[in-house]
Amino acid sequence: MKDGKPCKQVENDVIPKQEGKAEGAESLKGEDMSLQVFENAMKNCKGKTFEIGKMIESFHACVTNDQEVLLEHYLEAWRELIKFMDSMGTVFTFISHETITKINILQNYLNGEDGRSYRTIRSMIEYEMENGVVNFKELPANKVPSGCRTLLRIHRALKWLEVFLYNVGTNPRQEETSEMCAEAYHKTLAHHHSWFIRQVAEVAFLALPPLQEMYKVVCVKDHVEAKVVLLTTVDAIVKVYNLTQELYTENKMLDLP
Ligand SMILES: CCCCCCCC/C=C\CCCCCCCC(=O)N[C@@H](COP(=O)(O)O)[C@H](O)/C=C/CCCCCCCCCCCCC
Repeated sequence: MKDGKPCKQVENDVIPKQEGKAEGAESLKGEDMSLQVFENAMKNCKGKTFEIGKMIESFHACVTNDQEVLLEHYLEAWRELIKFMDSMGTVFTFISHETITKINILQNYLNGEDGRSYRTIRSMIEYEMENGVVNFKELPANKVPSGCRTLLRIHRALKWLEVFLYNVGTNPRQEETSEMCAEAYHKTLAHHHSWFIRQVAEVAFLALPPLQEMYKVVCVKDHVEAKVVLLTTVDAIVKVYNLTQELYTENKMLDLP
């Protein structure tokens, strides 16, 4: 969403660029229509447990004019996602619990006495580097992980989400959601998970609701509307993901153990 308008294309390294542009652009039938579809979906989603509009807003609010990423809004967006997972039944409890644990660690840093240093991802990195608390080496079991290490875990998960939503939004073959979810997982997050965690994830994917249910969750009625809403969501995520990725790359923090 740019200046309150939904987006038709995204920039990404995993998502095929040409496919994203052509598909999103061709089938929206003009900006007015996509704006209307988007606004209807946002209106229909109001008051639901998971409001995709709130999540998009939070991802937008994350990015300041000078391209810094605000941790407070980043965590807010994740809390909205947790609502979605919690509404999906006990199979997802483990994943939801893992996400809450990570979010709480970061929130505690933000609320703590050094909270001002955790205002943006850049300031968090600077602060933890200066104070030697980044966890470049394996973490002792009894220590709370650093903000940098913790955020890296959910940052990697954000790439999964981006690819998954893109697959759902642009999938012309109407495959199973579990298949699309697994495909996104194998391309992204799975590289960072142990064999055991990968098995747990595979089981959870099988419990994902079918495509039509997913459409209801994001308050759209068909594939054309889903494309508008989901590509707008992907666009918001990509911006935050890329800024974070740059910071982690610059500071050689992409492999924190
Ligand atoms: C139509 C809108 C739909 C939106 C649906 C998406 C909602 C869910 C969004 C994200 C969920 C993923 C969050 C996973 C966080 C994983 C963090 C992580 O990787 N932790 C591992 C490493 O941590 P440390 O041990 O190093 O501290 C940890 O080992 C993993 C724990 C288990 C997590 C397994 C995650 C696998 C799942 C990815 C797909 C989730 C599918 C959920 C779909 C609702």
